[in-house]
Amino acid sequence: MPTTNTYSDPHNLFSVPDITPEKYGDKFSGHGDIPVYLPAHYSHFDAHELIAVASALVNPRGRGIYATDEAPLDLDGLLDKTSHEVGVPVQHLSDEAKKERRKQWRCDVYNSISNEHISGIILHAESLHDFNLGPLLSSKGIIPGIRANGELTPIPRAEHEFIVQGLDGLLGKLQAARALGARFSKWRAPIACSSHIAGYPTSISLQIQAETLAQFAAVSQQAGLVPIVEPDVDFSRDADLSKSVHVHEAAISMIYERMKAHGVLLEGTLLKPSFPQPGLRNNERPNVTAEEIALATATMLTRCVPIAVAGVLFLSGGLSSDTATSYLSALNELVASAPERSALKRLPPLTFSFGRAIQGDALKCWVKGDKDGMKTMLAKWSKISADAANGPKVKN
Ligand SMILES: O=P(O)(O)OC[C@H]1O[C@](O)(COP(=O)(O)O)[C@@H](O)[C@@H]1O
Repeated sequence: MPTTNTYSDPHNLFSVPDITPEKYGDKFSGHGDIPVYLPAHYSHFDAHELIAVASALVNPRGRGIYATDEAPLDLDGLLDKTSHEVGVPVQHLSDEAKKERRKQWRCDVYNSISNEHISGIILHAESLHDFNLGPLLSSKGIIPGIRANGELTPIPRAEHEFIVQGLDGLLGKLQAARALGARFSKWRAPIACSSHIAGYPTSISLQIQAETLAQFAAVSQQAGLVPIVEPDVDFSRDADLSKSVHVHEAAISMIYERMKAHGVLLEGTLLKPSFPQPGLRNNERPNVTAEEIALATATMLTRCVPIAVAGVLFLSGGLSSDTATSYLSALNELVASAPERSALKRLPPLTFSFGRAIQGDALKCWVKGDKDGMKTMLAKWSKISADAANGPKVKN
C-alpha cells in the first residue's frame, strides 16, 4: 500500500474549493486539454490547476505579468527617489505614514490596471496580508501571485554573491498566500556576471542558486502555486555578450537539472530570466543592437529551457522602458520570422514580467498627485509590453 504524508499528497495540504473540475468544466480530465504523463506524486487534480494557471499567465499570446513585489523599504526609497526626480519635496514620514503611502500606491495601481494586457500581478506579502489586495485583483480577472524569496545573505567568503533566504517555513507561508488568493509565486536569484578575468559567477554560487530555486519550485507546487523561477544575471560589470549568454545558459541548465531531480512538474512552471547583454562597463555595450540581444537570447533559450515549460517572462532589470520593450519586441519578431524548421519555432510564449519598465512613468505622475496620468501611463506601458510580446502585427 502506498504511503502518503503531507509531502507526498500535496492536494490534502490545503482546502482548494475553487479548483473543482466542475468549475473548469473538464469532467475531471485532470489537466484540461493539455495531455501529460504525470509523476506518481502528483494527483491529476493538482496538476490540472498548476498547468491551467501557468498557461493562463502567458496566454492568449501577448499578455504578461506586472511585478509589484518590491520590499516595503525599497518601495519607500523608490517613492522618495521619484519625488526627488520630478521636483516634489521629499517628506519625512513616520513608519505608519510610510505604510499608509505604500497602501495608497498599491490600491491606486490595482484599481487602475486592466486585465486586457496583464494576466497576473506579483504582490509583496504586505499587499496580500496587511492590505488584503488579492481579492481585488481576482475580481478583475488578474491572477495574484506572491513574492516567495526572502532576503539576501552573502555566500561565505564571496564578496559579490548571495544566498537567497526563505526556504525555512516556506510551505506554510505559501499555503497562507494561497488562502488569500495567490495562485503563483516567484523567487528571484541574483547571479553575478563579469569578464573572464574576475571570474563571476563562481561555480558554487550557480549550484546554490539552482538548488534553492528547485527546492522553492517543488514546495510552491506542493502548496498549489505555480512557481516562477527567476535567475537574474547581473549586467552592471564588464562581461561581454558572449560571457553573458554563457552564464545564462549554465545557470538555467543547472536550474532545470535540479528541478527534475526534485520532481517538479515542468508544465506547471514558468521561467523569468534576464536578457543576456554586455555589461554596463563593457565596451560592446554602446553599440549592441536589440536584434543582437534577441538572437543571443533566443538561441540561449532553445539550448537550455525544456520544451515542457509553459512560458518565459522577462524581467526588465532596471533597463529603460523603451529598451526592455525593444528587446522583447525584437525577440518575438525574430521568432516569428524564423523558418519553420528552426528550433526558435519550438520556444514557448516569450512575454514580460516587468516591474520598473511598466510603472516608471506612472510613479512620476502619482507622486505629483496626478492619478489620471498614472492610469494612462500604466495602460500605455502595459500595451507596449503586450505588443512586444505579440511579435509583429500581421500585415494585410
Ligand atoms: O527586490 P528585488 O529582489 O531586488 O527585486 C526587484 C524587482 O525585480 C523583479 O524581480 C523584476 O522587476 P524589474 O522588471 O523591475 O526588474 C521584481 O519582481 C522585483 O520587484
